[in-house]
Amino acid sequence: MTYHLPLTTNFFAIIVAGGSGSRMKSDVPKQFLLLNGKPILQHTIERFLEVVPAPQLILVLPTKDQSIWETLCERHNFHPSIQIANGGSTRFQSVRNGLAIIEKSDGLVAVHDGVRPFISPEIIQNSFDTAARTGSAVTCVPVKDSVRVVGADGVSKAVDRSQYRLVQTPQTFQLTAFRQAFQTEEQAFFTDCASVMEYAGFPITLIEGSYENIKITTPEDLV
Ligand SMILES: Nc1ccn([C@@H]2O[C@H](COP(=O)(O)OP(=O)(O)OP(=O)(O)O)[C@@H](O)[C@H]2O)c(=O)n1
Ligand SMILES: C[C@](O)(CO)[C@H](O)COP(=O)(O)O
Repeated sequence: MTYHLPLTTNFFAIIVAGGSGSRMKSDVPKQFLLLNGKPILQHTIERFLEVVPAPQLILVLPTKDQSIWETLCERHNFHPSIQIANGGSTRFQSVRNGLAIIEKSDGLVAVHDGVRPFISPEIIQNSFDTAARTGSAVTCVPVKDSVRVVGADGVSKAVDRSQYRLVQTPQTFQLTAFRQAFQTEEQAFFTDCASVMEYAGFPITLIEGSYENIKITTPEDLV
Protein backbone atom coordinates (compact mmCIF):
# COMPACT_ATOMS: atom_id res chain seq x y z
CA MET A 1 0.00 0.00 0.00
CA THR A 2 1.30 3.49 -0.84
CA TYR A 3 0.54 6.38 1.50
CA HIS A 4 0.12 9.94 0.32
CA LEU A 5 0.78 13.15 2.21
CA PRO A 6 -1.64 15.81 0.98
CA LEU A 7 -0.38 18.76 3.00
CA THR A 8 3.11 19.34 1.62
CA THR A 9 5.39 17.78 -0.94
CA ASN A 10 8.45 18.86 1.05
CA PHE A 11 8.65 15.98 3.46
CA PHE A 12 11.86 14.14 4.23
CA ALA A 13 13.07 11.33 6.45
CA ILE A 14 16.50 10.96 8.01
CA ILE A 15 17.32 7.42 9.04
CA VAL A 16 20.26 7.46 11.43
CA ALA A 17 22.54 4.43 11.32
CA GLY A 18 25.78 6.14 12.28
CA GLY A 19 26.33 4.36 15.59
CA SER A 20 28.88 1.71 16.48
CA GLY A 21 26.50 -0.65 18.29
CA SER A 22 28.81 -1.05 21.31
CA ARG A 23 26.03 -2.54 23.49
CA MET A 24 25.30 -5.21 20.84
CA LYS A 25 28.91 -6.48 21.09
CA SER A 26 28.77 -7.79 17.52
CA ASP A 27 31.63 -7.77 14.97
CA VAL A 28 29.24 -6.49 12.31
CA PRO A 29 27.53 -3.10 12.99
CA LYS A 30 24.09 -4.07 14.36
CA GLN A 31 22.17 -2.25 11.59
CA PHE A 32 23.67 -4.77 9.11
CA LEU A 33 22.74 -7.94 11.06
CA LEU A 34 20.24 -10.15 9.26
CA LEU A 35 16.63 -10.43 10.38
CA ASN A 36 14.55 -12.95 8.39
CA GLY A 37 17.35 -13.03 5.80
CA LYS A 38 17.53 -9.24 5.28
CA PRO A 39 19.70 -6.54 6.93
CA ILE A 40 17.89 -4.77 9.79
CA LEU A 41 18.49 -1.46 8.00
CA GLN A 42 16.81 -2.72 4.81
CA HIS A 43 13.65 -3.61 6.79
CA THR A 44 13.60 -0.08 8.25
CA ILE A 45 14.15 1.64 4.89
CA GLU A 46 11.46 -0.49 3.21
CA ARG A 47 8.91 0.63 5.84
CA PHE A 48 9.77 4.28 5.16
CA LEU A 49 9.65 3.84 1.38
CA GLU A 50 5.94 3.01 1.78
CA VAL A 51 5.43 6.65 2.81
CA VAL A 52 8.42 8.73 1.66
CA PRO A 53 9.70 8.87 -1.96
CA ALA A 54 13.25 7.47 -2.19
CA PRO A 55 15.02 10.76 -3.15
CA GLN A 56 13.52 12.38 -0.01
CA LEU A 57 14.99 9.71 2.25
CA ILE A 58 18.45 10.28 3.75
CA LEU A 59 20.45 7.44 5.25
CA VAL A 60 23.21 8.45 7.67
CA LEU A 61 26.08 5.94 7.76
CA PRO A 62 29.68 6.18 9.03
CA THR A 63 32.04 6.59 6.05
CA LYS A 64 33.84 3.36 7.03
CA ASP A 65 30.54 1.42 6.79
CA GLN A 66 29.32 2.78 3.46
CA SER A 67 31.14 0.17 1.34
CA ILE A 68 29.75 -2.63 3.55
CA TRP A 69 26.25 -1.23 2.95
CA GLU A 70 26.86 -1.12 -0.82
CA THR A 71 27.95 -4.76 -0.78
CA LEU A 72 24.86 -5.74 1.22
CA CYS A 73 22.60 -3.85 -1.19
CA GLU A 74 24.14 -5.78 -4.11
CA ARG A 75 23.72 -9.07 -2.27
CA HIS A 76 20.07 -8.38 -1.41
CA ASN A 77 19.25 -6.70 -4.74
CA PHE A 78 18.12 -3.57 -2.89
CA HIS A 79 18.76 -0.37 -4.87
CA PRO A 80 16.51 2.51 -3.75
CA SER A 81 17.62 5.97 -4.96
CA ILE A 82 18.05 7.34 -1.45
CA GLN A 83 20.67 9.89 -0.39
CA ILE A 84 23.59 9.04 1.89
CA ALA A 85 25.11 11.33 4.55
CA ASN A 86 28.19 10.69 6.67
CA GLY A 87 27.75 9.62 10.29
CA GLY A 88 28.91 11.88 13.12
CA SER A 89 30.55 11.10 16.45
CA THR A 90 27.18 11.27 18.30
CA ARG A 91 23.54 10.79 17.29
CA PHE A 92 23.10 14.60 17.43
CA GLN A 93 25.99 15.06 14.95
CA SER A 94 24.64 12.32 12.68
CA VAL A 95 21.20 13.99 12.56
CA ARG A 96 22.88 17.33 11.83
CA ASN A 97 24.83 15.78 8.92
CA GLY A 98 21.62 14.30 7.51
CA LEU A 99 19.85 17.63 7.85
CA ALA A 100 22.65 19.39 5.91
CA ILE A 101 21.75 17.31 2.82
CA ILE A 102 18.19 18.73 2.68
CA GLU A 103 18.12 21.71 0.33
CA LYS A 104 14.48 22.78 0.86
CA SER A 105 13.95 25.59 3.36
CA ASP A 106 10.55 24.49 4.64
CA GLY A 107 8.51 21.31 4.94
CA LEU A 108 8.63 18.41 7.36
CA VAL A 109 11.40 16.08 8.47
CA ALA A 110 11.09 12.76 10.29
CA VAL A 111 14.09 11.29 12.11
CA HIS A 112 14.12 7.55 12.77
CA ASP A 113 16.60 5.09 14.25
CA GLY A 114 17.89 2.66 11.60
CA VAL A 115 17.69 -0.03 14.28
CA ARG A 116 13.90 0.24 14.77
CA PRO A 117 12.87 -2.04 11.88
CA PHE A 118 9.32 -2.79 13.10
CA ILE A 119 7.96 0.71 12.62
CA SER A 120 4.60 0.72 10.86
CA PRO A 121 3.82 2.93 7.84
CA GLU A 122 0.66 4.06 9.72
CA ILE A 123 2.76 5.57 12.53
CA ILE A 124 5.10 7.23 10.01
CA GLN A 125 2.09 8.70 8.20
CA ASN A 126 0.52 9.88 11.48
CA SER A 127 3.79 11.54 12.51
CA PHE A 128 3.86 13.61 9.30
CA ASP A 129 0.14 14.48 9.53
CA THR A 130 0.49 15.54 13.19
CA ALA A 131 3.68 17.56 12.63
CA ALA A 132 2.00 19.33 9.71
CA ARG A 133 -0.77 20.45 12.10
CA THR A 134 1.13 21.08 15.34
CA GLY A 135 4.81 21.48 14.39
CA SER A 136 5.99 18.25 16.00
CA ALA A 137 5.15 14.57 16.49
CA VAL A 138 7.13 12.43 18.91
CA THR A 139 6.22 8.76 19.02
CA CYS A 140 5.88 7.17 22.46
CA VAL A 141 4.16 4.44 24.48
CA PRO A 142 2.83 4.31 28.07
CA VAL A 143 4.97 2.56 30.68
CA LYS A 144 3.74 -0.98 31.45
CA ASP A 145 5.99 -1.83 34.41
CA SER A 146 6.07 -0.23 37.85
CA VAL A 147 8.61 2.58 38.11
CA ARG A 148 10.83 3.69 41.02
CA VAL A 149 13.14 6.68 41.16
CA VAL A 150 16.49 6.16 42.87
CA GLY A 151 17.93 9.10 44.82
CA ALA A 152 21.60 10.03 45.25
CA ASP A 153 21.51 8.24 48.63
CA GLY A 154 20.49 5.00 46.87
CA VAL A 155 17.00 5.05 48.38
CA SER A 156 14.23 4.32 45.88
CA LYS A 157 10.65 5.59 45.81
CA ALA A 158 7.65 4.53 43.74
CA VAL A 159 6.42 7.05 41.17
CA ASP A 160 3.11 7.37 39.35
CA ARG A 161 3.82 5.58 36.06
CA SER A 162 0.77 7.11 34.36
CA GLN A 163 2.75 10.37 34.20
CA TYR A 164 5.56 8.82 32.11
CA ARG A 165 6.01 7.79 28.47
CA LEU A 166 8.75 5.79 26.77
CA VAL A 167 9.95 7.74 23.77
CA GLN A 168 10.51 6.11 20.38
CA THR A 169 11.12 7.28 16.85
CA PRO A 170 10.03 8.56 14.35
CA GLN A 171 10.20 12.10 15.67
CA THR A 172 8.89 14.53 13.06
CA PHE A 173 9.16 18.32 12.98
CA GLN A 174 8.74 21.37 10.79
CA LEU A 175 12.00 21.88 8.93
CA THR A 176 12.58 25.57 9.68
CA ALA A 177 12.21 25.04 13.44
CA PHE A 178 14.31 21.87 13.31
CA ARG A 179 17.15 23.65 11.48
CA GLN A 180 17.04 26.48 14.01
CA ALA A 181 17.17 24.03 16.96
CA PHE A 182 20.12 22.10 15.53
CA GLN A 183 22.26 25.25 15.31
CA THR A 184 22.79 24.96 19.06
CA GLU A 185 25.89 23.57 20.73
CA GLU A 186 25.40 19.90 21.60
CA GLN A 187 24.37 19.22 25.22
CA ALA A 188 25.01 15.98 27.15
CA PHE A 189 21.28 15.50 27.80
CA PHE A 190 20.37 15.43 24.09
CA THR A 191 19.29 11.79 23.86
CA ASP A 192 16.90 12.37 20.97
CA CYS A 193 15.62 15.12 18.64
CA ALA A 194 12.74 16.02 20.97
CA SER A 195 15.23 17.07 23.67
CA VAL A 196 17.00 19.32 21.14
CA MET A 197 13.73 20.93 20.04
CA GLU A 198 12.58 21.41 23.63
CA TYR A 199 15.92 23.04 24.56
CA ALA A 200 15.35 25.51 21.70
CA GLY A 201 11.92 26.35 23.14
CA PHE A 202 9.64 24.46 20.74
CA PRO A 203 6.61 22.57 22.12
CA ILE A 204 6.44 18.79 21.75
CA THR A 205 3.34 16.90 20.60
CA LEU A 206 3.27 13.20 21.55
CA ILE A 207 1.71 10.58 19.28
CA GLU A 208 0.95 6.93 19.94
CA GLY A 209 3.75 4.50 19.06
CA SER A 210 3.75 0.74 19.33
CA TYR A 211 5.29 -1.82 21.69
CA GLU A 212 6.53 -3.63 18.57
CA ASN A 213 8.63 -0.62 17.57
CA ILE A 214 11.63 -1.71 19.64
CA LYS A 215 15.14 -0.35 19.27
CA ILE A 216 17.57 -3.20 18.69
CA THR A 217 20.18 -2.33 21.30
CA THR A 218 21.46 -5.47 23.05
CA PRO A 219 21.72 -9.13 21.86
CA GLU A 220 18.46 -10.25 23.52
CA ASP A 221 16.52 -7.68 21.42
CA LEU A 222 17.30 -9.80 18.35
CA VAL A 223 15.42 -12.77 19.79
N1 LIG B 1 27.07 8.61 16.35
C1 LIG B 1 25.87 8.04 16.21
C2 LIG B 1 25.29 7.28 17.26
C3 LIG B 1 24.07 6.66 17.04
N2 LIG B 1 23.43 6.80 15.85
C4 LIG B 1 22.18 6.09 15.58
O1 LIG B 1 21.20 6.39 16.55
C5 LIG B 1 20.34 5.26 16.72
C6 LIG B 1 20.15 4.94 18.19
O2 LIG B 1 21.40 4.74 18.78
P1 LIG B 1 21.88 3.41 19.54
O3 LIG B 1 20.90 2.35 19.59
O4 LIG B 1 22.51 3.87 20.80
O5 LIG B 1 23.02 2.90 18.51
P2 LIG B 1 24.53 2.81 18.70
O6 LIG B 1 25.12 4.12 19.07
O7 LIG B 1 25.01 2.16 17.45
O8 LIG B 1 24.66 1.75 19.90
P3 LIG B 1 25.53 1.86 21.24
O9 LIG B 1 25.00 3.05 22.00
O10 LIG B 1 25.24 0.55 21.92
O11 LIG B 1 26.97 2.00 20.83
C7 LIG B 1 20.97 4.09 15.96
O12 LIG B 1 20.21 3.85 14.79
C8 LIG B 1 22.35 4.58 15.69
O13 LIG B 1 22.93 4.06 14.48
C9 LIG B 1 24.00 7.59 14.85
O14 LIG B 1 23.41 7.72 13.77
N3 LIG B 1 25.21 8.19 15.05
C1 LIG C 1 16.12 8.32 20.02
C2 LIG C 1 15.79 7.21 20.98
O1 LIG C 1 15.68 5.98 20.28
C3 LIG C 1 14.43 7.49 21.60
O2 LIG C 1 14.13 6.50 22.53
C4 LIG C 1 16.83 7.06 22.06
O3 LIG C 1 16.87 8.21 22.85
C5 LIG C 1 18.21 6.74 21.53
O4 LIG C 1 19.06 6.52 22.63
P1 LIG C 1 20.48 5.85 22.48
O5 LIG C 1 21.11 5.93 23.83
O6 LIG C 1 21.21 6.65 21.42
O7 LIG C 1 20.22 4.44 22.07
